[in-house]
Formats: sequence, C-alpha cells, structure tokens
Amino acid sequence: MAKYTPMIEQYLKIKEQAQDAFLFFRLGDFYEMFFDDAILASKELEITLTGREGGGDERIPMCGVPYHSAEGYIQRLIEKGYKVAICEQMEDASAVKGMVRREIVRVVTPGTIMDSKVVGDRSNNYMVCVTGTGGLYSLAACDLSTGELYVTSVPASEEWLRDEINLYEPSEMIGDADLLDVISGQMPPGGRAVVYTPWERREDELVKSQFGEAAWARLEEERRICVSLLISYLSETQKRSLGQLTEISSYEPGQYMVLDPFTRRNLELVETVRERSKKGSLLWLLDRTETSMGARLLRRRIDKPLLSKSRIEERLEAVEYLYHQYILREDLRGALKEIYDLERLVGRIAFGSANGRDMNALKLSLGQVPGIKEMCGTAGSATLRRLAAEMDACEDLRELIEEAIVDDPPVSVRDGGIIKPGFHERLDELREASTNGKRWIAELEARERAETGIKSLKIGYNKVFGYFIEVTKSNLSSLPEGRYERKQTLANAERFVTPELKEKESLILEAQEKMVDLEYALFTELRDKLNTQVSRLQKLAEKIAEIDVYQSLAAVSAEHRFVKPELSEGYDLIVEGGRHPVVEAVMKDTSFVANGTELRKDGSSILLITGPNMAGKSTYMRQVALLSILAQIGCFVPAERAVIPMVDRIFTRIGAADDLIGGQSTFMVEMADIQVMTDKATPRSLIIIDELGRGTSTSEGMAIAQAVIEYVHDHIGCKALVSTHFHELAHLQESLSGLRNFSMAVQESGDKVHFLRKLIPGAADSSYGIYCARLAGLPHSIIERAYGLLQGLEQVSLLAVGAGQGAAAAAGGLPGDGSPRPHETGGAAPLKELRRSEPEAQADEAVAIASGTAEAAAERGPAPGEVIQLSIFDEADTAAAEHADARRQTAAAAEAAAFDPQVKGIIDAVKGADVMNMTPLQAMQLLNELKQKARDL
Ligand SMILES: Nc1ncnc2c1ncn2[C@@H]1O[C@H](COP(=O)(O)OP(=O)(O)OP(=O)(O)O)[C@@H](O)[C@H]1O
Repeated sequence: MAKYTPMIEQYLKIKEQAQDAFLFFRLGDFYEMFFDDAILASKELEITLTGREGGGDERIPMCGVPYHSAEGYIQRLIEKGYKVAICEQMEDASAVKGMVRREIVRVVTPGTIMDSKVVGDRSNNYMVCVTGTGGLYSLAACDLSTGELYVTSVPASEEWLRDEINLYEPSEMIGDADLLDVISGQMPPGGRAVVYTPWERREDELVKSQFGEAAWARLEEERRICVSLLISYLSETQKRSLGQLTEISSYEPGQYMVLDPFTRRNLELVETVRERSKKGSLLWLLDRTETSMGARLLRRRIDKPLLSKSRIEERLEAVEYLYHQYILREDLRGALKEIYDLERLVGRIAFGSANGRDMNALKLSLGQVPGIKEMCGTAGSATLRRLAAEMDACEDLRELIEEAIVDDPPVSVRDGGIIKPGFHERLDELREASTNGKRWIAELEARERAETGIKSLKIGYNKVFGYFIEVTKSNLSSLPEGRYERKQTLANAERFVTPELKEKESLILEAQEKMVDLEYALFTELRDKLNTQVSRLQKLAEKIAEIDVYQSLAAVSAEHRFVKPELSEGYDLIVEGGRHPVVEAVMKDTSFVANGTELRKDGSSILLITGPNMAGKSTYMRQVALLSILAQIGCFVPAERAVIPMVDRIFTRIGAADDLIGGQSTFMVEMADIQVMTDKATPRSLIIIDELGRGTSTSEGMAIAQAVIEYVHDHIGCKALVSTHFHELAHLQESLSGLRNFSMAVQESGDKVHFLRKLIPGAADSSYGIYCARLAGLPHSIIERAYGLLQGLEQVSLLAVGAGQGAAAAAGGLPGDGSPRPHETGGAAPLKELRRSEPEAQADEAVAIASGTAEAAAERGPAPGEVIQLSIFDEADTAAAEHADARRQTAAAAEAAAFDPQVKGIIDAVKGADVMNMTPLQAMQLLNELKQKARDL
C-alpha cells in the first residue's frame, strides 16, 4: 500500500470521520480537498483541479478555495445537496514543530446551514428526524436557524408520516433507515432536494441537559427517542452548544386539519402548481407581514389550520378588531417594519456567529417593542391585550447593547471598532495611547519636514516594515547624515526608520493589538450574556410574529372585502356569495362571479357538478376548500356570509396537478388517491373530486365514479363536491338522498359559448369540449372534423340511449336514471325530451327571468347559488333561442329517428319489459336483442 506523507495520512484519518461530506482541509490560507472530493468539487464548483505529491505512487488530485471566500463555495455545495465538513488547524502553525493538529469543527449540512442567504429570510429550513416504535411513527422537526423544535407522533401509516413531513418541506432527513427509504420514494416530485442520512445514535443526557429534566419527563417514550436522535445528530455535526434550542414543542396531529401534499398543491396553498412560485398562491395573497418571523408563522398557520373552534375564535377576534382599525394597523405595520429577524438573530447569538451589526439589529428591533406593546395593550381586542401582557420587552438587553456597541459597527468582530468609547476604562486608555501615538507621528512628520526642508517627506505604514519615513530620490541629498537607517528602496524613493520612530511604533502597535483583543473579549462577553437570555428573546419573537400575522390577515381581509366566518361545531357548510380569493385577486376587473354553497347533512351533502370545460367548476370547488381553510386558520373569508363547520381533513383529487409519481398512470394515481380517501375520510371531512373517473374507458370510468359517489354517500357521509363529464351520472340524485345536481351555466349565442360562471341547480348536458379546443387554437380542419364526428356519434348514441337505458336498468346494473323514461312519455316526444337537458331548460328559464316572466322563474324553487344576476342574461333572449347549427341538426335527426317504426319497435320492447321480474340472464338476452335491432336500423 502506498505510504503517504504525514499530512496526507492526517487528512485520510480525518476524512474517515466525514465520509458523506466534502472535507474542507485547512492548509494555511486555503481549504484544500484531495482525492475523489477534489475531483467532484472541481466539477461542482468549477474550480481548477490540480495535484500534489503526497508520498503515494501517483500524484494526488487536489483543489482548494481561499478560506476568506469559502462561505460562498460551501453554500453552493449545500444548495446542491452535499454536506461540507470543515477541518481547521487547531494550533498556531508558527508555534508548533511538525504537524499542526487539525480537527473537524463543524459539518455544514442542508438542514443545519445558518446562512439566511441559503435558507431564505421568509421561510424556514427544517431538518426532520423520523423513527418508528410501538406502532407509531414519530417525527421531530428542527430549524436550527430560528431555534424551533417540534415533535409529534402519528399512527404507523406511511401516508400520515408523508403528510406530516411534507408540511415541513425539510431539506434534510435523518433517522430509521427503513423509514427514510420509504419516505424518499414518496416525496412529491419537483419539491426541494432532500439529503437523507440514516442515524441510530441517541443521546438522552444531551436532551435532558439541553431542555431540562422536566421537559424530558413530559415527552412520551417514542418522542424521546426521536428528539434524542435528532439532538445527537446536531451535536455531532455542529460540535458546539445549541443554545437557540430552548423548548420542545410537542403536538398532536389531531389538533390540526389534515392536508396531504397533493391537496396542498392542488389548492395552491403556498405555491402554484405550474410555476411552483409563491406568487399566485394563497400564502402570496395573505402575506402582508412586515417581519420575517411573521411571514414564517403565517406559512405555518396555513399549513396547519386548527380544529378547535375556541382557538380559532381567539384569532378571529384579533383579526376582526384590526380589520376595523385602519390607523392602528398602519401604526403597527410601521413599527413592525423596523424589526429585524429576531429568531435568526437569536440563532446566531446562540451559535456564536453574531457580529456587531447583528447586535445593532437586535437593539433597533427591541427599540420598537415598547410601542407595539403599548398599542396592543390598549387595543379593544382581548387577544391583542393578552399578547401585550405576555410581551417581555427585554429593555435590559437593549440597554446592554446600547451601552456597549457603536452605532455603525464593522462586519468583522476581530478588527476592533465595535465597542463604544466610555464603555470600558482600560479600552479607553489603550485607545488614547494609540491615538496619542498616531498624533505624535503626525507631529514628527511636520517636524522632520521643517528640519530637512523636504516638503514631500512623509511618514507611512505597511504591515511588513511598520512605520517609515519616505523621501524621494531627488531629495536624498538634503537628508542629514547618520540619523536615518535605510529600510527599503523603491523605484524613485527610499524608506528610512529612526530609533525614536521604532520605539513609538511598538507602543502604538502594542496598544492596537491589545485594543483589538480587548474589544473582541468585551464583544464575546456581551454575546455570551445575551446567549443566556435567548429564550426570553425567542418568546418575544413569537409574540411579534403573531401580531404581525393578525395585522396581515386583517389588512388583506379589509382590502378584499372578506367577512368574518361564523364557526360552527355542526355539519352544515353554508356560504352566500362565495369567491375564490386568489382568482378574484388576480382578475384585473371585478368580474369574478360569486357563488353560494350549501352542503347540509340533510339533503345536500354531495354536490355533483356538471358543466362544460372552462366553465369554472374547478375554481368553484377549490373556492369551497379555501374558504374552510381560511376560516380555520383564523382569517376572514371572501363571501357575503359563511357558516363554516370544523373540517378535519380535505381531500382533493384534481386533474390539473397530476403527479405521475414513479411512472404511475394518471388513472392509477387517481385510484390511489381515492383509496386513501375512502380509507381516511370521516363525516367531518371535505372531499373534492374533479372529473372523477376519467382516464379509463367511458363505461368503466362512469361505473367507478358512481360506485365512489355511492360509497361516499352511504359509508362516509362527509361533505363532497364532485365534478364530472359523465352527465349520465345526474340520475344519482334520485337514488341518493344527499346528492344534488348542479351545473355551471353557459349561454350559447350563434356559434359562441358564453361562460356565465354561475352555479345553477340541475345537470348539464354538453361539455363544449370541441368549442374549447377551438378556443385553444386547434386547426380549423380538426375542429370541423370533430364536429362532424360528434354529430354522427350523437345520432347513434341517441338511438342507443333509447334502447339501452331500459335494458341497462333491466339488467339490474345501474340504478334508475334521472332522465324522463321513454315509457313515461312515449311517442315522438320522448327522444326530444331526452335531448332537452336541464341546462337548456335553465337557459330558457334564464331568458324568462331576464324578460320578466315571473311564472317561469317561480317554477324552479330557490337553491344555493340561485341569485343569478339579471344583467348576465342581458343578451340571452335572442341567444338562447339560437342553438349552434350542429346541435340543431342533431336534434332534427333525433326527431326524424323517433318516427322510424323500427325505433318505435325498440322502444316498445323496452317499455314492455317487466324489469322487476327478470333474471339477470333474461335482461342480458333482452339487451342483446335490442342491440341487434339497433344494429339493423
Ligand atoms: N366565478 C368565476 N368568475 C369569473 N371567472 C371565473 C370564475 N370561475 C372560474 N373563472 C375563470 O374561468 C376559467 C376556467 O375555470 P376552471 O378551470 O375552474 O373551469 P373548469 O370548469 O374546471 O374547466 P375544465 O373542466 O376544463 O377543467 C379560469 O381561468 C378562471 O379564471
């Protein structure tokens, strides 16, 4: 085996401790990397790969970065999902013979990086630990930069675990290897990269000393294991005190509404589906926070809507007060704006990386607290007053900083210039000595000029030679002999020193060195003192964040005319004039059409929504979910009135955000979602399914859709909104007492379709898919052909429907259909009736409403979303009468067909069938005969 030089041997030994990280090995002013690390780092960082002799058979690959600019390189590696172990020289190289002792002082990982440039000011950076014990999965999440630590346990179900982890969007995960394996395969694609490290070592003692015996005693065994593992990893990688971790927040997931990752994405809670940007999300709309910790808290609240009515009421109370107090809100915003990121400042203080500027930021922030405390303390809101009362303004800490730190300190804490004059006597003396010395030098310069008569003579300073007298070559002859000692020769000048100058120099330099050391000592003393007060500062930060969130929600609610929701412990969800908050906000005009919602235990727990593409079904369904979420995070809601029950979970199955994980088909993803839904939903849940059953053959899709709807209706009993293109499912309203048909109103005019975005009772009959395809710009020839094909298909299906409907029922397959039955009407009329769908009837009705025919309007009873604005139908009178050509032809063909004796024969056969007394076999036989007759037509 190759025999390496001692230094490379040392490197290899240390590298063993950091096999999953780049080892930044300090060599003088550089961090060097060797071997494979060097090869990979040179690629990732685009730096030159060199090599060096190291005693082995071959040159050792090497690359390096200067230590003073290492931070940027480290950040880049972390962002790419690597870890970096920093190995420093632990001794002064000049004072040691032989090898300098080196040690890893910290391993920087994606979940432990403290730099806000990497972690983002307004978002958290969590690392999550997962463990499985006693039939439970536990999860501990920690943001080292803010000092937050949460722990919880969930049933040993992978979905639970995945959902909970997803809320934290961790950048790094540790814990049970098996669980990490499972989870890494389940994280939603396209999210941030996660670094996984199996970790087994736990250090209970460390947890006890960090958080206290009492905190330890309060934790359940499975959570202890999880926290202990996490703390052991942090201590192993950070190798320093973790003073910012002062509290373990243990919570039960059952306290919050459950939102799985897909639902969160579908509802665009914190980012949009397509661009994955915050802009366009609910968070984006609601975020008017002024502080970073407020922004982070708002995000956490959106992630975890509450289930406790009283806790939500408490939040709403503060929002309501601020909603009406514009001036107070503005004053609060003004004060909050001046507050820096207290949590991160405190994190840096505890971590020992805070500098003078951080201290000043803390001081300025604390300066705003008394004002905020006063404003909230006298507010007409009990929640705000409670927050004010609990607020410790930390005035003493502000004073400490105020006394010690100058107003504009430098970035470095090692070069002096941080501590205020008058703060420390000895420091003042040293400063005096140094300034006196500098003054003496200035006087010496003047004296030397006068004595020699050389006007250009000057006294300068550099690090190598110290102070010197510089004289240009042309003036050298004017210098008196013997007094000056030559030190350095430049191109056109000579530099000299005198014994007197040397003596003063050592006094000045000594004073300066002592001064810098003393300043550093005083600074760290202050930092250490503040470090003991970290938990006070963290608690203060929490209160400020909360106030910030309330003013933000109040400001948005006021601006967008939201109303206070009426929370209910009951079942029914009732909304009048509801709007989609984000879609409405991004619309340039005020054209968003409000729609009501009534989901009641008796009679309308499921809304089956049909309607063409582009009609606004998805928007409407999302709107209902968002209203629930808004209310349950304690925000006002976009509606005229809203009664919101405590929803324990929202499931969405919405087409647009299909995630084809692991190569699964759209259909399989849909079915997997539905499976989870049927398994997990409770009567208090809200289910939203967009275009149920698509992605497979029509008949199978429809069958599955019906079966799912029936299951939700009969076995779960929760509130549900289901949209479908299968208009045939409308008949379910007859067999399911809790289901109501609704559709999105459209108005045809000539060959144009006008989407009214209005939810109306009753089912739709057409998808206008080809029309939408035309809007999307498909070639004219395709559109024409599609209309042609459609016409043909419709004629065939008309006949088949006439023949098939009764037969299907006869076969005992599908339950009764909501449409009028052939045998109920008979003659020429039935097929015409079949074509006349509810929306068409409604369009006629709309015309009737518009033209003031009150009787026609009165025929239909009131229903949710009923308040149709008459103005929408202004153009309806002529338009509704004119159906598109293609459709008129279809209807004419249908009528013609109705007179065909053969068709009549089919109808008669269906009418004559004694369905109730048929065996399935007889039904199939009949169906077969009908099919045969239909084919012979
Ligand atoms: N209530 C409303 N008022 C005004 N505009 C709306 C309303 N609802 C939806 N829209 C607009 O209509 C467009 C289509 O809405 P949406 O995607 O909800 O339709 P859809 O019926 O689900 O269509 P598809 O079946 O093709 O998915 C959206 O761009 C949206 O901005």
